[in-house]
Amino acid sequence: MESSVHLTQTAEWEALAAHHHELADTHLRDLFASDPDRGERLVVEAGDLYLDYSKHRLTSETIERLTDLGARVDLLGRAAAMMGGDRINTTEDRAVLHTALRAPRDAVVTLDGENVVPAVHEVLDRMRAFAEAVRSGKWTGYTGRPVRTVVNIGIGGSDLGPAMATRALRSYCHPALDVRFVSNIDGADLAHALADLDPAETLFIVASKTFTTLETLTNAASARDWLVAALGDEAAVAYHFAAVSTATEKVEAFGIDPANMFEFWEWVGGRYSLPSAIGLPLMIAIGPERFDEFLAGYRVIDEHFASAPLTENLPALMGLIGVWYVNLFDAPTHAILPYNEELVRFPAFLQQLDMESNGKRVTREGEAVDYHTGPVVWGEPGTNGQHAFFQLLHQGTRIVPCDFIGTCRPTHELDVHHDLLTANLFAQGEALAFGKPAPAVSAEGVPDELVPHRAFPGNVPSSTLLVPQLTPHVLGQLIAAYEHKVFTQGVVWDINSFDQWGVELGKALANRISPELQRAAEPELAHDSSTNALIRRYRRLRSRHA
Ligand SMILES: O=P(O)(O)OC[C@H]1O[C@H](O)[C@H](O)[C@@H](O)[C@@H]1O
Repeated sequence: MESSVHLTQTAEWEALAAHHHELADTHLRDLFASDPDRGERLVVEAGDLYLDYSKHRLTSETIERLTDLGARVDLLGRAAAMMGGDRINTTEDRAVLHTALRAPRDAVVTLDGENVVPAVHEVLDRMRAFAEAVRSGKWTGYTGRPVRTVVNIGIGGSDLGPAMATRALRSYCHPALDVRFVSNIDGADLAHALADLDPAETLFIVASKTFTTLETLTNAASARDWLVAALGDEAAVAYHFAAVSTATEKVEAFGIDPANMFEFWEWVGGRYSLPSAIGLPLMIAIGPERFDEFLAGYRVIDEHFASAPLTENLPALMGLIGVWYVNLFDAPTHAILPYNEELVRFPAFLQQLDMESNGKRVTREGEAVDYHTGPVVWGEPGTNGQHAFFQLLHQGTRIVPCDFIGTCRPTHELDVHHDLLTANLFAQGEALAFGKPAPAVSAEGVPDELVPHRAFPGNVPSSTLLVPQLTPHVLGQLIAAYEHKVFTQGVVWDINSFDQWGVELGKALANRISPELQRAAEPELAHDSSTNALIRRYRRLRSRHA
């Protein structure tokens, strides 16, 4: 789309808005009644992913309108530009090549005249050797003992991906290796993680793209102090610290042996960095072969997204259907509901992926948008969410589109549990869509005055993503599907999904306030009265002896 053309002024947008006007009040009950086979037709498959989008408030015509819009903004052309190394992150003048991280060894992805794939595989090979050495016990610490615990120190994209995936794949993890994640600058995080550890058997991975992040450097420095104090020698650091970063000099300056540094590149966004060296703790946990399967899973969906027509393109449809709700139904949030306890961190991972990418208010050209962009993403695994916030989904006043994620085979032996879990997943999608109208409630003998309280309006839209089993290969596919969904929405909204300037202001202000908290003197009255009063109160009460 030419930048001078405003999204909401395109003919495709107007057609979509007119179509919404006609369809907005139609109930899913009626959509199913008039189109009984839609549950078999409004589905799309890609690799192992099966997406049922029939429980959305749409028809085949909606899909046509949405994919027309996708064509108008040249979605697949823009995907090709991203995967081909164009500098689509214009505000940082960077290419966006996370898809090259899972490209096969013989692929060619050119950036500034150079093929980046050999460097990707060189790092992967080094990671494999390192992971094998740690897993087999060949890698020994300063006192000659093998590693029993790996502690990843990182935050944001350098934490959420590996932490989510290591948790998701815990049934594939090395039984004798504990892999932990420390992210928060709150000392409680590090202190608790180290409390039961023996420094002689602990390996730290300091993960930071920039190697400037306050939280990570503070945690890494405290971890180093802890180690050196226990082992009595600075030289021990080289045996117990590895780093993952794009900033070689800063890693060396910290004292980590460059031989234990695993590189990635500025063209990998933090929230897209899990398949890079940022995945090292995951590779150590599940082993290099499983990690290869994980990368191969991403690749299946990358290839699908790049080539499938929009009407059969699973991530594109996820993104376009999301646009339908954000912009036409004014839905402010989007719920991620995995019916799989192993995916407990998946909503948090998707929060960064989606909200840091698409929480933007100006177009690529810097003009204010006159439409909503990224929704608030939130969620919890089922069935726990059912007993907490589903009340609002069923009977609240807001429309919350939901993604149900289900697995057909469990990664444990308790099959009975799994059938009950899945029954709940299917039941929730059904209940949300169809509800229970007042006459049906009355017919059950419910007293009249209780009928409004006990009726379910239904018409709450949901996707069901059903996969065979939560394997490394399937997890890679799931993540790639969401990455490309987020990309799709960013293209439609004409925003830069790959910068994150919105996180900078708070960091700068924290740097200013931090020395003020330690000074005994009154805070300079440089802040507003609220911040000044909070600083004063904190300083008065922070003393342990107060
Ligand atoms: O990997 P790092 O450079 O330490 O960055 C860690 C995180 O912090 C930043 O503030 C960004 O908002 C995130 O996108 C990033 O993932």
